[in-house]
Amino acid sequence: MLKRLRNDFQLSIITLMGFFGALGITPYAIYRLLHGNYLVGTADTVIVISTLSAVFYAWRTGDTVKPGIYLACIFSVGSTLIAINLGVNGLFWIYPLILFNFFMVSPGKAIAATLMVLLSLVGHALWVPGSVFESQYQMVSFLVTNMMAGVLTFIFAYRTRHQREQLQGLAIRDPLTGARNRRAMDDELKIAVSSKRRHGRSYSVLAMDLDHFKQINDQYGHPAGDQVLVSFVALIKAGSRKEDRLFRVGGEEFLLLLPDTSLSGLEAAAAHLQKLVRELLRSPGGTVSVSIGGAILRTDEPWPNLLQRADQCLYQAKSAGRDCTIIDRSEEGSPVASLPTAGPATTL
Ligand SMILES: Nc1nc2c(ncn2[C@@H]2O[C@H](COP(=O)(O)OP(=O)(O)OP(=O)(O)O)[C@@H](O)[C@H]2O)c(=O)[nH]1
Repeated sequence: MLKRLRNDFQLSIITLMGFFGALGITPYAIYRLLHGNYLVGTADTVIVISTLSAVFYAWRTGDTVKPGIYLACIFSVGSTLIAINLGVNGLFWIYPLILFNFFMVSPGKAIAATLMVLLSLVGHALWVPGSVFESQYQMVSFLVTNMMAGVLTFIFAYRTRHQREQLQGLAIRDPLTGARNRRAMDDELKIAVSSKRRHGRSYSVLAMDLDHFKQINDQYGHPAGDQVLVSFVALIKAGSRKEDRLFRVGGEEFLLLLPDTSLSGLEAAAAHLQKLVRELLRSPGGTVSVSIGGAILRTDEPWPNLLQRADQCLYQAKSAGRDCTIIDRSEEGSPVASLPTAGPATTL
């Protein structure tokens, strides 16, 4: 639990805000309900319950985007209603609301929510004079200070978000090719195993290794080899589906993770990518080819096993003369064969 809080910034913010939001608003809800202010008391109660539900949902599903939007909406509408109902005393809630929204949703959405809240308050004040603000001067001061708070928070949130995304990118991507790195692969494969177990979603992998890559380095230099790797990644990304994930496992070894792909789909994807590489990937010395080994994730199979099966097939593809694909077709439950022989496999 602590590890999740440490690693998932958005989840920790939702939990923190949810916890303090519920803790801070509950006494107000009780006080107002006890003193007969049922409208505001009910609004407070709805906010508390919604907050706790959103935190629960975020923890259960790991999805922090929907709860963030939901909380920002609920808190914006709730605070606006409270400010309209309580007048000046309720206006103080708008300041923390602005900060809250910038933590919950993207800076663009947060600034839009801030504008909606301010427009609603000013609109209501103009419609029913004296209902929200005590004077025009107070209304203008409130608007100016809120706009300043909103713009400054926008700049801060935009910068930190940008830097966070850059850091996350650096942590999970290979700097040369931009493909995801081994650490990201381990994480994604763990998620695939649990998603297969919990939701029955199918996953396949293609282990890919460029053929005779050492010769390119030896004959034309390391920069030429680097360029081939960069072009290879661009080709595979262009030739695979958006939801497929490409990882650089080692020097010229890559792994493609394909969700929702059957055996025939995996064969078709491998054949398509292999053809693409054969026809379009070039080194200074001419065409470059790739050998591929494929496997489909079994129920409750540890992910290193899946990689081992795909690697065995890749090894067979290399032994079979390279520039070909071998897919592991062995049945669920059959043991993983040790190198160099794999289970029944097809050469494409
Ligand atoms: N240019 C470049 N070369 C790399 C990089 N990482 C690893 N290599 C080289 O990749 C080569 C891999 O060679 P081998 O493992 O013998 O593979 P191969 O020559 O492709 O032979 P087969 O896989 O059997 O077809 C080595 O020469 C490594 O130095 C890199 O980031 N850039």
